[in-house]
Amino acid sequence: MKILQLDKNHPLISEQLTAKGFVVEEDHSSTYDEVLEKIIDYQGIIIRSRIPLDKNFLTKASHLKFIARVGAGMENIDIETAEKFGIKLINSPEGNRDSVAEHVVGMLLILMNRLLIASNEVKNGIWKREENRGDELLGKTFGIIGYGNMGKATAKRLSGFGVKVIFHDILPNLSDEFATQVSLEELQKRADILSLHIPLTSETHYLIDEEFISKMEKNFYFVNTARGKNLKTKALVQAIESGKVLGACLDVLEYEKSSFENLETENQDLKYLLDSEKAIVTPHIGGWTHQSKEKLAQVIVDKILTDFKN
Ligand SMILES: O=C(O)[C@H](O)COP(=O)(O)O
Repeated sequence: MKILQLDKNHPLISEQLTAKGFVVEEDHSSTYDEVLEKIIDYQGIIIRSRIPLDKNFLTKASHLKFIARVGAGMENIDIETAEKFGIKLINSPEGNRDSVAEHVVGMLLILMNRLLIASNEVKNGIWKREENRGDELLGKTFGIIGYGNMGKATAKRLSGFGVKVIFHDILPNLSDEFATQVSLEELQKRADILSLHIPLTSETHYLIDEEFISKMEKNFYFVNTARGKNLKTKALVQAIESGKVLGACLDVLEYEKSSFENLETENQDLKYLLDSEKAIVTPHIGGWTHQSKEKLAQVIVDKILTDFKN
């Protein structure tokens, strides 16, 4: 079986698959059209998110046996069309869930204890203590939306902080020793911290908007390590300005791929967040540790080998 790998991943993918008799070819630079021209030669694709596998692409690649997404998010794949053609879809959230969970805890501790601000002040010769009093996680209610791999890994880490973890998920009966499942209304009533762990779909696009935020009963901290478009950025900016959102930890942005040039004139909301002391922003590195690179690769190889023999 010939497999085309479209993004650079850990070398163990091609090493292990080659050892099992697969032919793995690397192509990390061809454009969408160039890949389409040669896709007929391959039976499988391994991808991160460089090229969108949309309806047009999949219609011309309907012979594929599988698409393996090294990572969690599948919004770059037209799932309905792939399923219609019987193309097996594989992803690997088990590989970067630990990294995402640690990122959530890390960002929250930094934000709530003003660690970055205080550190930068000290480095600039400023010694302020009263202004840099922190806010403890202990005793807070942490509300998760989406209790899959990332949500669960985050709940597990937080249970050691004396935090009450509740979550909402569209699937029923998911409560475990780390967290209790509640309705969305109850989560909006009780949460001191809101963290997103959902995929980006037409249902979750702009899930967090003005209306959602208005239903949150308490002032709250907001964490997004899911997808930028799960949040309407303008609504977050308004909520930070009004004091409803106490602070935001953002590893993903609605405008991620857009240029940071002309920020002043073209993207006031993003500029506001980048300038605000109440927002911590990282460049989509939640699932991006040295360890997760290897784990993502191993998970994907194991899943491919479970379903496909050469
Ligand atoms: O979905 C994921 O696993 C992460 O968000 C990483 O996505 P990326 O492969 O597009 O960097």
